[in-house]
Amino acid sequence: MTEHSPVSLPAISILGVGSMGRAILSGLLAPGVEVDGPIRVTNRSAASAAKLPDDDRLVSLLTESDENANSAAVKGAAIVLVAVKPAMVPDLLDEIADALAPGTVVVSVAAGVSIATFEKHLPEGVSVIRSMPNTPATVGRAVTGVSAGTRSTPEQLETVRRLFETVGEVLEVSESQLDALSTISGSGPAYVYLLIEALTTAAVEKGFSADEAALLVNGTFIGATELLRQSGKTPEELRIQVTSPKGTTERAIAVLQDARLDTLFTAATDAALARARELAAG
Ligand SMILES: NC(=O)C1=CN([C@@H]2O[C@H](COP(=O)(O)OP(=O)(O)OC[C@H]3O[C@@H](n4cnc5c(N)ncnc54)[C@H](OP(=O)(O)O)[C@@H]3O)[C@@H](O)[C@H]2O)C=CC1
Ligand SMILES: O=C(O)[C@@H]1CCC=N1
Repeated sequence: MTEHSPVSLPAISILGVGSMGRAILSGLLAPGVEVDGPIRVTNRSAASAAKLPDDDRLVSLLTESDENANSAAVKGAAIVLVAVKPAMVPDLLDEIADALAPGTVVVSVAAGVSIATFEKHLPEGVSVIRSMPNTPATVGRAVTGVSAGTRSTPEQLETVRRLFETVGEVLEVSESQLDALSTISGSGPAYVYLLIEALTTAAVEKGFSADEAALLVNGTFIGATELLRQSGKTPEELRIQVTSPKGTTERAIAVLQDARLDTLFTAATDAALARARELAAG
């Protein structure tokens, strides 16, 4: 979603407002979004909490100064977003389980942690929905995968879809596809930045200053993706548009194709998938 259409959401708490928690929070605080009651958020340290926006709709609690902060934060929440590191999830769920009212929806963004793990640590009356957003959520340009849990209702899934639509687009998938989706769109921004870094290195090697290289390369990526968005053409059509027969681009593309960029991305996403399975195993 590029423009925020009016949306209203029930009471929400976010446990862990690091990069991903804060990115989703930015959608909840965006114009046109109404969340019932204050948004309670928790962090471990004051250092992370200091990065939160100064907004009187927020109530921020710290676990390092109050061991009951997470339980206090989830009281009265209809949706509890869990955005701590995957390894911390089981302890966190045990900590909050008794404080969750029946009917609460716990939404996970944790990579690799299964819905079954969440459901095992939570009371019967609490539903779980698993998601995989990405960091462009910070600017309202996320792509988020969501998967229903065994106890969640279609209405709860719809509410969680609206939540993630405050930060971008949403694709509903079965949980069996969510780790694969994570290797594409969850990790995807990192692949894009790595390509940008590599092209920037090539620019500096060709004599441009760091500032000039950043202007050339960042501008090219932003311009090319904006053209993709606005033109309605496929990436292949747009690539062919640049690649004049017997021209200079043709030579560069041949080098990249000889290096089997497609195979490299298959191997990279396979490696990410294997890691998601390790995280799932705990
Ligand atoms: N980064 C990404 O691109 C994506 C991340 N994810 C998932 O999002 C989750 C968070 O990742 P990310 O935001 O990158 O990590 P961060 O480390 O940036 O954020 C985690 C946050 O959790 C806080 N925290 C740690 N322990 C507790 C606790 N017991 N109670 C409350 N808060 C706590 C930390 O506080 P403090 O800093 O004070 O210790 C920190 O602010 C992970 O599960 C990851 O798999 C999903 C999609 C994309
Ligand atoms: O690297 C990670 O584990 C998380 C999940 C997808 C993006 N970041």
